[in-house]
Amino acid sequence: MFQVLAADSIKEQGLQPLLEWKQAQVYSGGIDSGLVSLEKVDALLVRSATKVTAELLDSMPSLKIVGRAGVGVDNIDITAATKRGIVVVNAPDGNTISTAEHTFAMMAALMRNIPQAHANVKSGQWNRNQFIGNELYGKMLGIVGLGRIGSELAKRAKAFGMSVKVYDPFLTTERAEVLGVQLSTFDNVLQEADIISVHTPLTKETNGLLNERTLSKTKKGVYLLNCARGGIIDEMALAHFIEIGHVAGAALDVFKVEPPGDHPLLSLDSVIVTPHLGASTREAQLNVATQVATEIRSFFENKPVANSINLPAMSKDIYEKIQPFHQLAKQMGKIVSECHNKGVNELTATYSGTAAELETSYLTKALLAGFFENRIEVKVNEVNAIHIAKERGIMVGEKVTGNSFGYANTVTVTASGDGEAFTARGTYIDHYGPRIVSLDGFNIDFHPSGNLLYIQHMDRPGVIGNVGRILGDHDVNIATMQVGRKEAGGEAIMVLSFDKPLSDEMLTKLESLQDIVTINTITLS
Ligand SMILES: NC(=O)C1=CN([C@@H]2O[C@H](COP(=O)(O)OP(=O)(O)OC[C@H]3O[C@@H](n4cnc5c(N)ncnc54)[C@H](O)[C@@H]3O)[C@@H](O)[C@H]2O)C=CC1
Ligand SMILES: O=C(O)C(=O)COP(=O)(O)O
Repeated sequence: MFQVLAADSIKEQGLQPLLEWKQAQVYSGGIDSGLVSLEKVDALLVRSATKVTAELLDSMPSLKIVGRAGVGVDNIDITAATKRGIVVVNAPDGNTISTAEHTFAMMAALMRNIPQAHANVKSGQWNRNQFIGNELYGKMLGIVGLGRIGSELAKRAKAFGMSVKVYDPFLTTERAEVLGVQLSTFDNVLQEADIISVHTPLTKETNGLLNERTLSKTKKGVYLLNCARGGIIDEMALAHFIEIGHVAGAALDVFKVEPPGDHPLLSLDSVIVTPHLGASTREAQLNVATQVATEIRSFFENKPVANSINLPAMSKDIYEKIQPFHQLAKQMGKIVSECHNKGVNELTATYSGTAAELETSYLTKALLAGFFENRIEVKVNEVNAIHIAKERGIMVGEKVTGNSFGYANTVTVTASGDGEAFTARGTYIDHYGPRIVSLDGFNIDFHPSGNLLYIQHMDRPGVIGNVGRILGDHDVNIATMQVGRKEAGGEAIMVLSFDKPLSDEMLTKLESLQDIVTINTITLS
């Protein structure tokens, strides 16, 4: 049973995909609620309030996935999650409309002094002359970051007769044309816009994007909006520019630290604020909760997740094509690790035929996960595989070849280190399944599953018989047996499979047989 902790008041109705699933136990409550031991939590759902730090992740050793019921993942330490092999998913479009509408409402309220006038009337006054506003019509809106929310805001602004200028270094001119906005430089937006609204994520580049220097380039009397993330507009610089009368006013839904406490911006009459309400509508909360709950269930059911931050996104179609190779690559990683039970500093995966047409980087990560499974304590998966390989000084290479060795596809893995190398090759045959077709240069053909024994021996009469006899004497049933050799009388290998693992005693007996060189056990699922 998977233990799911839904923190930050995530809308329960949206958690239906998990609540109705018999394999999940869902707890709705904060991290410190004590509803469930953090050590046991498999999936954590958060909004922006819970800070998913490296320390919190350390206290949750069973955690496999973090779901952000919203867009911004700046409250989650993605690097720390990735290192620990924890998948992070978000709900990128469930709150777009709500946030764009909120931004628009804030813009209209800012231009017409609605919050200030409201407070005035509620306090028993009627000062109509104090609240002369400005029309939106005919004004130029500068949008910084034209993603999902920025685009929806642009549409609404145009409907109100505003012109829109955009700065977004990642937006193509074609896309700007489709959206009917003018793509421009940052400086140009600063110089020409009457109102500037930021809609970027908070990153190294956007932190303090609007600061003393850049604000000084704006028009006198400009209005600023931040319904994205606190910090994109430097708060102290903004307060200063308002105090000197350069910036006419600002509407803020977000702050660098939330709640902001006793903040200088809060004492300024021309600053209107909301407590991070952009996504707080019934509709958005239902959307984002349903999206992440569905993703988490898919993840536990081994189905593709669509919106992972630290895994490649995959459609259902692609996932179905890649799945058999994913399993094969993982098994091959394990086989190579066990057969070549030595130090390795380079791993190369070579793909051919239909395997080469797939997202091979994903297969290589699966292969690494299999390779590391019995080598290190840390749980390795597709999320942290490359990181772990780097940390352990293993160079990972990936190649594609036109030579399929007569098969429709092949996955070849070579592990090398200390002057020695070991190569395994596998293939996936439609309607038949995975096969390992070569080990250490020996042609062989076996199905990679169950309890396997890899025996290197000399090709001498009686060796195979001796192995069979010892197993038979101990009532051990051999399920399958494959042999391979390069030349008569030289080195040879055997791969045997059993219904259950062999005891240590059995292995010692087999190892002591004449002409046996090495024996390795491999357990595959
Ligand atoms: N107030 C609230 O409740 C909410 C706030 N947000 C915030 O809004 C942000 C935007 O959300 P979406 O539009 O859904 O994201 P998005 O990813 O669709 O759009 C972000 C845009 O910013 C652009 N961008 C990135 N770096 C930039 C830079 N240095 N300069 C200019 N543009 C840059 C990107 O190219 C992209 O087009 C989120 O990251 C989140 O922090 C999102 C939802 C609710
Ligand atoms: O989705 C986002 O990025 C948001 O900022 C919404 O935050 P919230 O889920 O309302 O705490």
